Amino acid sequence: MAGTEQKNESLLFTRVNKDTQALPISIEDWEQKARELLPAGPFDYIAGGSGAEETLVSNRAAFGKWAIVPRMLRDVSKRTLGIELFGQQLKTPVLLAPVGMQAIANEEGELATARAAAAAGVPMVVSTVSAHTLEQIAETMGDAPRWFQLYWSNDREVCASMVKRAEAAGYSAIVLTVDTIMLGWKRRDFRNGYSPLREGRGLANYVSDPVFCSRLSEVNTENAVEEVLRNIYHPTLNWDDIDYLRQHTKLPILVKGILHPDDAKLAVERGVDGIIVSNHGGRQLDGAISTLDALPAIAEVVDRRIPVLLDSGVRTGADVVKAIALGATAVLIGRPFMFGLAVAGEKGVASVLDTLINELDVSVALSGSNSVAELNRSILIRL
Ligand SMILES: Cc1cc2nc3c(=O)[nH]c(=O)nc-3n(C[C@H](O)[C@H](O)[C@H](O)COP(=O)(O)O)c2cc1C
Ligand SMILES: O=C(O)C(=O)c1ccccc1
Repeated sequence: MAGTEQKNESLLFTRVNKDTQALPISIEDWEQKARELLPAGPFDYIAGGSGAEETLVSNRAAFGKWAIVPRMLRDVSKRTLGIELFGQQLKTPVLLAPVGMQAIANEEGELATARAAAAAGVPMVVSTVSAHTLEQIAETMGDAPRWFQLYWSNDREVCASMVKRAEAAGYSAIVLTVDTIMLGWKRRDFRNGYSPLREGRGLANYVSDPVFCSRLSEVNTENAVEEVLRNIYHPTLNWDDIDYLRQHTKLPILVKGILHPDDAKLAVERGVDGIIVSNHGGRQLDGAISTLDALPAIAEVVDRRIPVLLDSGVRTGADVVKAIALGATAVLIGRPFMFGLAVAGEKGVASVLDTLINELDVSVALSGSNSVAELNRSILIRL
């Protein structure tokens, strides 16, 4: 999309003629289709939030509290959606959020997602609790951009080992998720009696790790699950752990799960390279602020010293425009691509991405901009 004349898919109705015809168009449609196809356990695990799901709902509602006030007569014929992030040129400001245990949506899991991401040039953030190893996923992606998401562990040497493996496999950033020191309170999962982690769906990176395996008396699923559960529960996590991580990698480190501007300030002071404003898609602390509401104050204290990314509730091109206009460098999507994966595997993820990116292109143009870098507060009004 770099600075070239754009075709306009909505004008040409190319979409109607493509073989995507039978596929859903809106994320709501993808979700509905996924609900029809998946058993209740996996569907609710993916779609659900924690507690009374107030944060899940407010993530979406927050986008409705801002309106775009578009500019006209600006010649938007030569557009680019490209951005630069940690020295890498990206085609669009969209990434795939780390989502664990993707085999609960589709047997191919992360491998199907990885192929779609690589084909679209969209970076995939690979979860610690993947159903395939980070090396297998990397191999699937060739030279395409990928980051590794780390769940801190009670066992620091396991973390260091996984980070080293990620570096060796060509991952170009480490995302440390800091809002999951214990798992959120998920009523739907209690009702369904469903825990993919307990089913052993997220073990691949652990059972392939020499340090992790050295901690087990015998490497089998039961022992591994117990040890992972022991590892993931780590309420001691604190800022000194960031220093430890810094000593073990030269890659850019992002912290995912920041909502308070004071934490954003601390992150910058600690030498963190990027922040992801996230409430885990409303899956961790219910009652937490929506991410779009949290963004402006965080963008203000960070003051462009490091990139600020955002996830949780991004569904449309206009949502991306709003997040970027309020100070985000890029956004990540979680459930949308998981619904795509559940409904149509690699093709589904590809279609969700294609739709979002094309809709973003139209939204940027109709807002009166030639690039995402031009988007700013002057085109937004708080309702
Ligand atoms: C099924 C599922 C599994 C997830 N697993 C992880 C994970 O392993 N690591 C992580 O940092 N975040 C995880 N997340 C959170 C996402 O990275 C992201 O923050 C969230 O999905 C964004 O909100 P959205 O789904 O509204 O786009 C998961 C989310 C879902 C829906
Ligand atoms: O489901 C999640 O949101 C998630 O992040 C997670 C965390 C630990 C284990 C499995 C999934």
